[in-house]
Parts: sequence; structure tokens; C-alpha cells
Amino acid sequence: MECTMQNRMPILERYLDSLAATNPSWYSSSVHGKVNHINTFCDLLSQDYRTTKDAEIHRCHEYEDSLFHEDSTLQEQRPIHISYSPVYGRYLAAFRDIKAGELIFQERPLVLAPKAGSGPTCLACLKALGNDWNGCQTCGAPLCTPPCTGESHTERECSVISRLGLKGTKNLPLVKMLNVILTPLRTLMLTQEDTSAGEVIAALQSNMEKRKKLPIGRFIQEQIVGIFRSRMGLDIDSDIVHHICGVFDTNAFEVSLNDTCRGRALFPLGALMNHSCSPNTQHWFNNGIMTVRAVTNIEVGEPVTNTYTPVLLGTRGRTAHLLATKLFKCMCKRCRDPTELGSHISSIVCRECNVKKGLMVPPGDIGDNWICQECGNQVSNTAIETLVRAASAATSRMASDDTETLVDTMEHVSRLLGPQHYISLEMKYSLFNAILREAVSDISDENLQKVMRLSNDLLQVASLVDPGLSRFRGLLLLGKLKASAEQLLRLEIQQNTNVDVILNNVNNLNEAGNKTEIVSPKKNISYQAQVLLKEAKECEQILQYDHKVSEVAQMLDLLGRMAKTEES
Ligand SMILES: C[S@@+](CC[C@H](N)C(=O)[O-])C[C@H]1O[C@@H](n2cnc3c(N)ncnc32)[C@H](O)[C@@H]1O
Repeated sequence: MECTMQNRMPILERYLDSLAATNPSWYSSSVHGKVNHINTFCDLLSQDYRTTKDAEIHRCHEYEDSLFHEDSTLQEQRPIHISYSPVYGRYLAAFRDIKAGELIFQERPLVLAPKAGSGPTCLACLKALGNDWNGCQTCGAPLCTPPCTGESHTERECSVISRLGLKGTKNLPLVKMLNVILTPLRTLMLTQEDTSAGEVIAALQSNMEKRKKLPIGRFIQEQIVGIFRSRMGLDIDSDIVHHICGVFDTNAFEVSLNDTCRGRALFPLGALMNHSCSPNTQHWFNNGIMTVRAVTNIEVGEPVTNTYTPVLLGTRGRTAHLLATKLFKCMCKRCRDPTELGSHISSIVCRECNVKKGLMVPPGDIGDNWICQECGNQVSNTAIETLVRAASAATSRMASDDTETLVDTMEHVSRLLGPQHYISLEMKYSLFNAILREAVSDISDENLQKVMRLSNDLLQVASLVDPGLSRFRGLLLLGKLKASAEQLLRLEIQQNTNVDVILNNVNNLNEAGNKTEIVSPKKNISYQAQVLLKEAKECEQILQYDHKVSEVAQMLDLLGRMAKTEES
């Protein structure tokens, strides 16, 4: 039975209500008791499973009326609601002003499965197993040995997979195929076992009709539907499989459960965050639970956005990625601005005006010439694209942990495209990470200086395209802190062992030969540590939900000790 247009928004609204238990902060203490009276997700959603074939969801009058009658006290603390626009479809919007750093919501995954295309992965806990694995005794699918505590590989799943004939074969292509079909298989089983979950999945956007006309549609029909029917004996309506696969490809998140277990998961509320190339939220996963936090202030009514593309990618790259994977053209502020919010990460340095270092910004029309903003020099789009492809090819051949090669490639790309270009920035970020992979005490003075320079360059770009409390900024600040704290530590050791340096400092004379105010080396280190301590506290706030927060805690300890040195 086809789901009517009118009932899709309320399904998702009721799903939002059902997340009350995971989000107690949505309710003020005076209405806390009411949380218990909200029906559970399962109670509230009790209709049959139905697929919806597009995202054209309109608010109906009945729905507006039902909102009007809703208990407003329950909503007063909640930061979000679901809104609709003919351009964006449904989207999460701020229900009240949200402050940067505020936790917006937490959500458990509805479906969790290995990533399509991944190698042997334990079906119970999603740990990557490499090639040395043992198959499940019943179906032959990869599982941990000794058995892990993961619960995802159920008896029912096992009995269906056993029809694949994997047992005893360790057939790698078949294992990879299993990772492709497992997502729709698990989702299908969930919709059959839990009609409420099925209804939410049915209400999510799948872009099914458009996808059916694309190669992905043919793949799903021939491979996934084909295997379900012919090898697994499942009598299944192919539209349901197309819808489920489309729901995953349109909405799923890559999630890490811990250091070794990773997969793909569906978070129906998280899925309602629309895309922005300069998003106002950041999300983290902890034991599979998604935590979404505001990275900038979000005004009431503003969309609450997530990014579906890497932020360090130029507009043309992001546009191509979004069109290919999510089937829409982004028209956000960053995409409409050829300078990309002043970052110039798609602009190319002009070769004709070396002195002024003029930049050629991408033309509005994709086929037009690129024109230097300083000297008016024109270069054809084809020539620029060839240049960018050459730079990109140079970086893709390179090992990302070899710092010397990274430096050479970064300099080469900077000469070709300019230091502000996104490929140069990717190189800078790779180099920053490669240097910091070493224990900080083993990093040379020269490389510590490099980390400082790279982080400053990247922080400048981050403040434009990924501003506020973004993880990117947090990681850059952390690297910078590690480098500066280590430099300070080396200075402290040097001064403790070199009495001459101290005496010279103490007898400090200015150019006129007068004694200047004496700043003892210890006081100087203490002062610098106090400045860094402030940055470390900002970093701690940004990475509050990140596993890297333990590294920030170490920095806080170290800097705290150095800041106190003068007093002792
Ligand atoms: C993860 S879903 C987001 C929720 C979706 N709008 C809905 O109604 O269920 C992704 C889809 O939303 C739409 N979308 C998301 N961000 C958009 C944006 N910035 N501009 C236009 N469409 C967008 C696209 O159709 C995309 O395929």
C-alpha cells in the first residue's frame, strides 16, 4: 500500500518525539515527568510497512492542526523541529536559538552493517578481520575468533546467508558481495520484524525513481535483487530493495563503534540534516551513538546542517560529488561565491603576474576563460582543468606518511596552483598529520616549526569554510598546541641546564645601555604556558566528544605545570 503524502511528516515527527529518552536536555526540569508519558517509538508507530518513492513531502492541514494541538511545554526546550521546503525537502531547523557548542541531539542507529566494498568484516561486531578469519560455523560468513560479544549477526540472518554457499569456501569476492547485500538484507529484516521501524524507513528519502535510471539502479536490480531472489530464495518486491538501497545511499553515515569496528548506519533524525558546504553542526560517534553539536550559533528557523562532502574540496569537486551521490546541486552561500567565502581554495595563482601573485577565480560559466583579478591575463578552462588534474595525479601517487615526499609535492603543487588551492591545502594537512604521527618528543625543531606554520595556514582557511567549534579546527589547534608545548618544554630544559642563558637574560640591557625590566626565563615560560593554556581550553571544548580529548587533557596537564613553574 502506498504511503500517503500527508502521513510522512508526522511519522518522522513522532520518531523525533520518541528520542526523548536519549535527549533528556530537550525538556526543562518542570516538564521532566512528562517524558515518561511519551509513548515509545514502537508504541507510536504501528502501521504497516509501506514504501515511499520520492521526497515530495508536503505539510498537510491536518498535520499543521496536529502541531497546533501538541503540548507546547514538551517542545519548549527542544532545539529542533522538522521543516519543509520545496527546494530542500524536509530538513531539521532550529526551533529556538541554539548556541555554538550546544548539544543538539543524540541518536542510536536504526540499522548497522559493514561498509559496501569492505573486505572481510565480522558480521557480529563490524571489526575488520584482514585475510586471516574463520567463518561462522553455520553460514560461513566472517566472524571474530574467539567469538566477540557483538550481537548483529542474528540466527535469522545466519539462516538466510547460509543459502549463499559461503561455508568452507572463504570466497573473497562472495564475502565482498555479502557486505554489499547485508545492508539491504538487515534493513529488510528489520522492517519485517518491527513495523514501526519499517514505517520510519519507508518515510525516508530514497531518490528511487531517479536512481533506477542510473547504473546504480541496474546494479541493484541485477545484483542485489537478483541474489535475494535466485540465491537466497527471498520473494521480494524489487521496489522495496531499490527504496532501501536508496535510503542508505542518500542518508546513511559512516560510523566508528570503537578503534577497530566500523560500518555504515542509518540514523533517521541525523538523516534529516540537510547539506551545507560550510555546516553549522558537527557529529561524533561513541559506541555507535551519534552526538550532534552546534559549531556556530544557529538562529531560530535556520536549517541545522551537516556536510556530505569533505570541506577541503573546491566547489566543482563538491558539486560533482553531491550530484553523483545525492542527486542534487548545492546552492549554498559558499557554492555561489567564486572566492568560496574568501578562502580562494578553487582559485589558481596567475603565472603572468609573479610579483602581485594575482589569483584567477573560477568563472561563473564552466566553459569560460579564467581571468586574473590583478593583471587581466586569461587562461582557457581546458588548460586550467589539465593543470588541476596534473596536480591531483602528482598527489595521488604519493605515500602519505613520507614527510620528505610530502614537502616536495606540496611545494610542487603550490607552485602550480598556489598555496591557497585545495590540493595544496590537502598536502599541507597530510604533512601536518604525517609529522605529528611521530612521538612529539622525537620531532625535530625544524619539523615543529613546520607544524606551527601549517596549522596557522590551515586554521585561517578553516575559520572561513569550517568555522566555529568544528573538529577540523579542533584537530589543528591540538597539533599546534603539541608543537608549541614541546618547543616550550625544550626551552625550559635548555634554560634549566644553561646558566649562562639565564644570567644573560637577567643582566638584560637595552640598546641605550639601560637595564630593562627583567623578565626571568621562568616567568617568560610560565607566561607563554598560560597563553597556550587558554588555547588548550578552547581545544578541549571543541573536542569534548572526540576520542582525541585525552590528548588535549595531557596538554592541559603539561601546560598547567609549566604555567605554575614560576611560582614554585
Ligand atoms: C540526507 S537527505 C536529507 C533529508 C531530505 N531533505 C528529506 O526530505 O528526507 C539528502 C537529500 O536531501 C536533499 N538535500 C539535502 N541538502 C540539500 C541542499 N543543500 N540543497 C538541495 N537539496 C538538499 C537532497 O535531495 C538530498 O538527496
